[in-house]
Amino acid sequence: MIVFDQVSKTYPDGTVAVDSLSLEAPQGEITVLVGPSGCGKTTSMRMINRLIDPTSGSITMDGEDTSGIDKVELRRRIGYVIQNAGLFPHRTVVDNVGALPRLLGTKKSPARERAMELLELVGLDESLAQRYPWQLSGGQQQRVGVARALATDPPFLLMDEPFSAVDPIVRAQLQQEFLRLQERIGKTIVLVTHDIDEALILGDQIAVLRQGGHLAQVASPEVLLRDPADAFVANFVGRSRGYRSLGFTGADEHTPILQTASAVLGEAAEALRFRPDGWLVAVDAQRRPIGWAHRDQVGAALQDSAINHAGSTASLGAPLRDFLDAALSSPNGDGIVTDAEGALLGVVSTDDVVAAIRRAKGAAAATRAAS
Ligand SMILES: Nc1ncnc2c1ncn2[C@@H]1O[C@H](COP(=O)(O)OP(=O)(O)OP(=O)(O)O)[C@@H](O)[C@H]1O
Repeated sequence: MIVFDQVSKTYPDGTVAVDSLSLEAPQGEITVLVGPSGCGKTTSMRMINRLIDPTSGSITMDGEDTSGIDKVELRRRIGYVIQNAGLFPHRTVVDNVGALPRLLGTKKSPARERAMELLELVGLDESLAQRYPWQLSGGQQQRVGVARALATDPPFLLMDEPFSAVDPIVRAQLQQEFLRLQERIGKTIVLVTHDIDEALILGDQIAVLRQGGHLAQVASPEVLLRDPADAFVANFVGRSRGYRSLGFTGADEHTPILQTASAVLGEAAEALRFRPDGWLVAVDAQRRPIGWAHRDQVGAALQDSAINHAGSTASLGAPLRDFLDAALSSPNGDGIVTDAEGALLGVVSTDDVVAAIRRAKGAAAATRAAS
């Protein structure tokens, strides 16, 4: 765990970058520092590995005051990933990853072996190991940056805007990969971003900072969306807060999943059994839903041309947002629900999704009242 206790930083020109910040980054979790430009995110993070020294207050790591730890030793315990990866341009990928262990005395061959393992861990093919950074895509460079930060197997990881130099599609991929990686490695991570959506995706907890290095709120993504502390946080979190918060709550056991009429693509029309409203769900040979088909659109057999592809599907354990989307995008108000393998389970009605949302809101309000 990393603990900030009333940490402040005033630069020599008098700029107060961080003002009496108290914050805990719990063990094995991702804490995201987010806020508008110049609010002191980077300064806060760099005080952890002492690239910047606090003016007052203390930072402890697992109970040990960082000001008393030798800087080299401190940085061996803290991996550091920066925007644009910050790789050494004249070294190959494998040498970039192995650079720090080599510097700390690891022999060449075990350093290379470990580097190759790390490249695999971050999803890079071994054929890239001998390339130079400029021969990699932005996303690949970023993965090398993460592998390099993990080279000494540090318990802590600092990440400064790690995914902002790549395009939105690659960024989304890297974020998901990174969450899967964190499930395996369980590091204590502090990550800086100016992008609230990235914070909501990655953060176990999110610290929102405002100008002058003041902590405006620290909370889980769900609480931040549902219960912003003030107008600044509400504004920073942005629009559609209510809808986005449904992304963090699953349907409860009282949400009925009803059986529905279905048929495999290609079946002859006379074999088809439609619902009373004239619809059925067309499925493939593995019973994965393709879309809704209406009696009036089906000719001699159930063909793709008769299928309405507008509806999305929700898998059983998905958040309420997926259930609501499935119901709202369906041509008949019933959302298609699948099992974990994607096979058709049944349907959920818009009314039942709305009732589940009401129950979830009621439960959240009760928790709030009790705390
Ligand atoms: N070396 C410095 N000397 C004086 N002021 C500085 C110095 N470094 C940063 N600052 C100021 O401290 C404040 C906080 O800067 P910091 O880089 O921590 O913000 P940030 O939230 O990371 O911003 P961004 O999102 O734009 O990177 C800003 O007002 C900045 O201008």
